[in-house]
Amino acid sequence: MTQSVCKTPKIRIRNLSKSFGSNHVLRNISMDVETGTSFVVIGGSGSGKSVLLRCILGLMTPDSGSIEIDGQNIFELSSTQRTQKLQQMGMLFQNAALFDSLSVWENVAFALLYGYRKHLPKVSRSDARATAYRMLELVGLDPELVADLYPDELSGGMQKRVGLARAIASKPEIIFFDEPTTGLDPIMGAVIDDLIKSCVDKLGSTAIAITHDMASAQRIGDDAAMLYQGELIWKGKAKELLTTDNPYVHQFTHGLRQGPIKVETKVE
Ligand SMILES: Nc1ncnc2c1ncn2[C@@H]1O[C@H](COP(=O)(O)OP(=O)(O)OP(=O)(O)O)[C@@H](O)[C@H]1O
Repeated sequence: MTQSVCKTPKIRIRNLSKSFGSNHVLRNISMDVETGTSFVVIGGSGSGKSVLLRCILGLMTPDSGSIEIDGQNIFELSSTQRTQKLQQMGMLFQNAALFDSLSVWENVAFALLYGYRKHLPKVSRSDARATAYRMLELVGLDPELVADLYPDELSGGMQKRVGLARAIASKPEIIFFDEPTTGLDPIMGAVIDDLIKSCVDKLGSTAIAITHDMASAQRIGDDAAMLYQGELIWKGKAKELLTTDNPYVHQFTHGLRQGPIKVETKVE
């Protein structure tokens, strides 16, 4: 007898909706992110990408629908279980979001030093520093040169690398990237994308990235989706982003003014 094997996706989202008053930001979103893959969400400003990310992170409660991680609906977990799930996640923010008053190595080891780790063994400062050094090497920085510097002594590209080192320091099962290449020149953007890809592959993590940068989306992503006015209007392979004949994706990825996406162009 042939038995079909149904693999549980790492993240399964079903019929997710979220409104703020009459602003229907997410409308009936359903998507799966398979374990060990990278999923890129694209979409214009205000299309709901950050709200979607916040819902998956459990930082915002949707009005309806479900989000399962490893088959468990995160909104049915106790607060302790939800905290444990959050500890399996890493995040690289748009502006790297480093703590100015902490040194580079303390930023990288932040979760180990200061995170909520009630059920995990305590990590000594020397072990945390050793972990931070390993992570800095992974993102191509020389720990001997940068570990004791402060964020404002680093270039934007170096800050992104430190942010990435922090995101992967606790070996997260899921990593979120919010506009990872914003503010970088195209070459440094490509370097950071390649680093993201290799770190995610090395850890075997599952990744979700939101971005406006099509080159970045194609370098980081296996799968992709486009949000438009709160609806997931296209899903496919990231490498198809520039070639699909979906009129919304085509207009967006080619930066065209003409097409189904209506753009406010009024100049005061
Ligand atoms: N806490 C909130 N309260 C009320 N409205 C909100 C809140 N958070 C987001 N919104 C609204 O939800 C909509 C989508 O916002 P969101 O930040 O998800 O867009 P985005 O796609 O990430 O945009 P961008 O690419 O510009 O960052 C916007 O209209 C925004 O004003």
